[in-house]
Amino acid sequence: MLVRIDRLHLRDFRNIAELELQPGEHVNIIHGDNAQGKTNLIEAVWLLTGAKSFRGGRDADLVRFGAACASVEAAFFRDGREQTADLAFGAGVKKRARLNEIPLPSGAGLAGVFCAVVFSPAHLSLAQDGPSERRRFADGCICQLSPRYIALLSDYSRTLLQRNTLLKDIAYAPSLLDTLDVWDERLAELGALICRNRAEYVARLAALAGEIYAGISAGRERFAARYAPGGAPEGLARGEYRAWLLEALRRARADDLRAGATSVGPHRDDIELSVDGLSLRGFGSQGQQRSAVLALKLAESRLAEQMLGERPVILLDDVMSELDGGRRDYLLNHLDGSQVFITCCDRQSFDSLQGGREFELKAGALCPA
Ligand SMILES: Nc1ncnc2c1ncn2[C@@H]1O[C@H](COP(=O)(O)OP(=O)(O)OP(=O)(O)O)[C@@H](O)[C@H]1O
Repeated sequence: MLVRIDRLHLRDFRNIAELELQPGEHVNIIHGDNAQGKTNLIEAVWLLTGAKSFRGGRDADLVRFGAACASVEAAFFRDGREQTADLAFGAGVKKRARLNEIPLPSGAGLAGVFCAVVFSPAHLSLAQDGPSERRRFADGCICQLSPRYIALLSDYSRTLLQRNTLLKDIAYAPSLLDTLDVWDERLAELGALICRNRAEYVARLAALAGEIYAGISAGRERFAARYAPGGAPEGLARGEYRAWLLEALRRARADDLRAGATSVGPHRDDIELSVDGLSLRGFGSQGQQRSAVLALKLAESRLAEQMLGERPVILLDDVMSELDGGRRDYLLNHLDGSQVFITCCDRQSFDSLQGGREFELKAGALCPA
């Protein structure tokens, strides 16, 4: 089933004083010159997923300069019925979030209710930066699918922090060494669960992303993604990985005690991305990196649909630059009927698109049609 926004209303959100948008069911093109508010609009929709802004920063930054409070309200269709979500942010006050007019304890309460996937140039860090970006990506995707995974991640982080504190304390109180085994056991137990969740998710994602990338590159290039769990052999079952991690923690113990930090475990894992067998980070062109991140994002959307039965809204910010004509056409024609919001400066990038609705933004306001 399709998740779609039927009405969006923004007030005092970044450079947008007030905006009311009634998007179409499928492709919605938001165009305009630089710095008119296109990314701001995409960011506002993304916040309805309950996640933090993909631009980083504080909630107070979202409030239009000079205003006291910003709001984002949407009527959307999900679970076969019309629903509403609204958020309000203000400097020095707690974010307010409501679903169907019922207050939620926090914005995160919207996670898994309104689902979307987002691509913005900031997401190129997935291909260009270190492993932490890729781990965060996989964790974010799995969290949208399973709230239990959110709890597992925070349990692991807490355990890791406690083990690291203990490693440092042992330097001053060597008798504490005896207690390290307990933390190793706990870390291996939780680490094995995280590793299994990520490895399974990435295997499914990689299969879909590989197909999408083949389409984007007209079959000329082969994209692969693989979960790389530290130095562990591939394909270990959960119990085997747990035993491997426990052993690895013991082997690394002397080094960890010296460094005061834990050197093995899922907090050090990576997702290896490659095109035609070459590392995307080390050897990929700008266009290949962009195509690969897009393929991962579109695969994320398809996988969410397979696992939740709901097809997320797709948000594509400035996606077309650096893609050649063939790649653009493929992308525009393979959005699978999802509701899509796509921003660009140059309206001509979309000449090959059949149908769809267009909106022009100027200084944070919609131009009359
Ligand atoms: N809190 C805020 N209050 C007022 N204006 C803001 C606020 N935050 C950001 N802006 C302004 O919003 C403007 C538009 O930003 P946005 O990133 O949406 O532009 P854009 O249309 O996507 O541009 P580009 O095509 O260059 O990516 C920027 O000039 C920025 O200074």
